[in-house]
Amino acid sequence: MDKVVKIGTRGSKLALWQADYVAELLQNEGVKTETVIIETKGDKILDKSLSKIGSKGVFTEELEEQLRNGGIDIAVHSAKDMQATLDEDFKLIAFTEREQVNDVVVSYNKNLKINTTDKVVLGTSSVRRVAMLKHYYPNIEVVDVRGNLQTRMRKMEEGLCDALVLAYAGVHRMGYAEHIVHHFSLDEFTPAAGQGSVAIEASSNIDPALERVIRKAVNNEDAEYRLRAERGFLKKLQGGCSIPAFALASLDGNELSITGGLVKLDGSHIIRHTKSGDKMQAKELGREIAEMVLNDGGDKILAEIKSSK
Ligand SMILES: NCc1[nH]cc(CCC(=O)O)c1CC(=O)O
Repeated sequence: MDKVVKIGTRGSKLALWQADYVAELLQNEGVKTETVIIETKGDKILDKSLSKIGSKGVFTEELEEQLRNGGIDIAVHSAKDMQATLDEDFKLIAFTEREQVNDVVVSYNKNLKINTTDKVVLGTSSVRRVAMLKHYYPNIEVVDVRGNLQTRMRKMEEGLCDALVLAYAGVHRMGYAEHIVHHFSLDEFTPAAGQGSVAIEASSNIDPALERVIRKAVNNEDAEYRLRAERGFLKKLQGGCSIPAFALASLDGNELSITGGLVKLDGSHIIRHTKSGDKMQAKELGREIAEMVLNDGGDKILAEIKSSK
């Protein structure tokens, strides 16, 4: 194919890593690429918490504008930053192979211990992580730390907190894995839907031949089934990264198992359900898990969050 595929990405180091990764996968299949860096609201507004800026499209709107007007052919995103419901003009056409999905604690203090007794100040800006910490580790104090990974590491170094809770994926990609002092277990700290995977967004009327080429080069089928399930869950909850929801699907042959839930902002209650079925029903399984969570008190948790904004 002679076409040069224009890849749109945010400008943070993690976003550029992801765009380079996708460019490499495409180049391995003989596709020429060009990277276009686009700044988003989420990158510009650093003094407000994400839940206050709004859940929809904080990191995606400007990229979609360029998809719409042809400035780029595809947009590369952290899958977990993608809102659950896309405008009908756009679709996700591929997901990369997934990195380890768990959350970790990173600190410059090698001796830092995460347990249910020691007083530690942890930095995060994720409502899911704050609520999870309150639930499982009431001894831990949480402070809000925003910004890209490099900024957060600097704030920690300046003493704002003892350690940070981050996705292993980003920590590993940015070369900070040596500072990991704790891995949260997936049974307790279920990650956010999509954590660890990179999603490719395109215009709904992308040339089908181009879509096939991109899928062949980039898409990981296992990741796709898992992500479809997790995003089905999130869509039913009508949530983005501003609600304390979590979901993780796994695959064993054709059997897909998904765990999803919600945790109350103050940590006082956590709802979690698991269901398995055929991977062809991924999205429906995600939706069913969401229904189970809503019926089990999740609806109240969400209503409470809405009324507190
Ligand atoms: N919301 C920010 C964000 N989006 C994706 C990642 C990490 C990489 C990933 O999970 O794919 C991070 C940082 C973090 O949560 O620690």
